[in-house]
Amino acid sequence: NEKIKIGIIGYGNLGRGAELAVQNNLDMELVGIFTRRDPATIKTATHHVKVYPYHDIESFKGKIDVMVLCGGSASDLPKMSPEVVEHFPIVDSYDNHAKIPEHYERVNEAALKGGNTAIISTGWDPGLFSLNRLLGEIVIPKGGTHTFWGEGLSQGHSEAVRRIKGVKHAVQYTVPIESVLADARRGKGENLSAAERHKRVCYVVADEKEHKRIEKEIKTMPDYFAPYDTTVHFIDEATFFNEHQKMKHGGFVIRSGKTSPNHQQTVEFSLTLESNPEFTASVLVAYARAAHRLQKKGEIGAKTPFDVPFALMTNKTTAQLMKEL
Ligand SMILES: NC(=O)C1=CN([C@@H]2O[C@H](COP(=O)(O)OP(=O)(O)OC[C@H]3O[C@@H](n4cnc5c(N)ncnc54)[C@H](OP(=O)(O)O)[C@@H]3O)[C@@H](O)[C@H]2O)C=CC1
Ligand SMILES: N[C@@H](C[C@H]1CC(C(=O)O)=NO1)C(=O)O
Repeated sequence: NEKIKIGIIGYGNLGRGAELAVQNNLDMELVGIFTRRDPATIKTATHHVKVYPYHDIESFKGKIDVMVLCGGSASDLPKMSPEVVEHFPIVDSYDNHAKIPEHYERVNEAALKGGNTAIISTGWDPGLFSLNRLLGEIVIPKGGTHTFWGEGLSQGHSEAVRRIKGVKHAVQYTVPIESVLADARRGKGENLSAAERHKRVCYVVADEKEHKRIEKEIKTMPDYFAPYDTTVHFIDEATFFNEHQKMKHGGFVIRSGKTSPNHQQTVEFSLTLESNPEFTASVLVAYARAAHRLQKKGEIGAKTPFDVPFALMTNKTTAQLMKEL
């Protein structure tokens, strides 16, 4: 069978992860990487793939089946996803939960106009954690749900900080509050918000004269930081490159409740990630397979992970899956 032809748009942590993820899927081939920077300055993780300017994407119509969008959610994807889906099926990892409904609308409008399929907000949260929160509610209708992330590096929050004027380098670590975590394990505190469950800690490289403004912009940033207890540390470039290059992360979703007065039932899904971007990219690429199939079935418009059965994300046949039930 012909391989699924993939394009990657945006070459940061996630884009590099997607380049590796395509290699792990033998039914796919990477046709090209597209960047808004000068392609000659981009050092790719693998050697044979070519890098093109973002504005050349239309010349690849018919040569690429799905575009995997790896831009930042804070400011790239709101513009890029609708722009690209007019010409190609896409998957993205849009993760500003507060604004997913409006992202869905703008992508859906452009996808219908272009006659293409889009699967938005894939990844792990939003994404696999969303699916497991829903599964928990379905199978334990009377209960409580708890989501915890980290301690680890959030790419969405780190990228949002990097976009602040004057920030040269930045990372953001998400830290679960131990006492709340302990309570959750005992089924307490299900109505707490994410901001009541986590603290956020940023490490930023910037000129001293910019520190006060940058700290304020981080702490007041809507959706990403404003509701949270946030700490900002300013460090020098050497410390940044020596101590903040790992992108570990993880977390878990717990659903717990009673099916009868004497029986407490608990569902738990957890992730332990050595590389947040490589794992997230692996999820995006699996959804790219589904987007390609949905496109071929003429199921155009915007979808979320809730709309996509796992059977569409695997290259196993129904007969194979039947044997593995
Ligand atoms: N749903 C989920 O579970 C998850 C979602 N995500 C999402 O992935 C998004 C991307 O994260 P991440 O890849 O870490 O972000 P990066 O900051 O590494 O990259 C974002 C974009 O910035 C540009 N860029 C990258 N490096 C540089 C540079 N050195 N100089 C200038 N521009 C650069 C690239 O575009 P270009 O090549 O065009 O210049 C790239 O696409 C996050 O915003 C987050 O929302 C991440 C993890 C999980
Ligand atoms: N979208 C997150 C994936 C998880 C991690 C996270 C957080 O630490 O706040 N929220 O969701 C990311 O960009 O890494």
